[in-house]
Amino acid sequence: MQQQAEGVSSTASAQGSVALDDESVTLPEGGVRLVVMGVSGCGKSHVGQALAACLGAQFIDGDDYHGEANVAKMARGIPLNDEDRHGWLARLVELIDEARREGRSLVLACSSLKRRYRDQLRGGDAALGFVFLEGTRELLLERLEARTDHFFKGAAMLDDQLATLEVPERETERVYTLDISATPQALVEQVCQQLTAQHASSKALTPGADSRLSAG
Ligand SMILES: Nc1ncnc2c1ncn2[C@@H]1O[C@H](COP(=O)(O)OP(=O)(O)O)[C@@H](O)[C@H]1O
Ligand SMILES: O=C(O)[C@H](O)[C@@H](O)[C@H](O)[C@H](O)COP(=O)(O)O
Repeated sequence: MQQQAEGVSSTASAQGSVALDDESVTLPEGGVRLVVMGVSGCGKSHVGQALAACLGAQFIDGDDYHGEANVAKMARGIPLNDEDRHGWLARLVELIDEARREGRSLVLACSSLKRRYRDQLRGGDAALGFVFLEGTRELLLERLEARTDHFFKGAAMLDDQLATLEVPERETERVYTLDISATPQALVEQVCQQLTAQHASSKALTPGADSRLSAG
């Protein structure tokens, strides 16, 4: 199966093995479930889609599962609170759980700003991995301003998300931290290389095995 996404091309076989340039990515038998997380504008949708294509995984954009009230609130420039996010996250947990039970690989784009939100998502798969896209406020704002077709608006909302963000803990959370100044292709390649290395050493995304990946 030939796949092409957002400037990243890959070839996936029925076994879930994909060729990325010269290398191949082999996933564990039951697939992998990954959440691409971070504040608005960090590249969750763009990088997440490309990563899913590379892995031969399903891609879900968490934004598509907000109820009308949440979307309307954000469009008015009002940040969501814990209560607003709870029902939304509960629906995403169901989708993760479904993929885990069916042994499907899944890449989910979801801000996952607080530790408690990530813990809630792990209810769908205890082995859930996180790809944290980290960048400066300046670069985030630049990318948000260039994006016109989206309900999320304004520097104030970005600042609220930056203030809300609880950076994932290297010691206790399965997290890859990536610098968003790299190209989407480089970011996807870094995750694929790490997955392959982890799989090869049979330690797939174990807690405390965080890899801080350089922006290549
Ligand atoms: N690594 C990157 N390099 C350059 N542009 C990027 C990168 N990641 C995302 N973008 C662009 O930045 C904007 C925000 O990305 P998006 O995926 O919508 O972020 P999010 O889903 O986290 O809000 C989009 O226009 C996207 O094409
Ligand atoms: O938790 C939240 O407050 C929202 O879900 C938020 O995280 C998300 O960022 C918006 O839905 C905007 O969408 P983008 O993050 O895709 O810009």
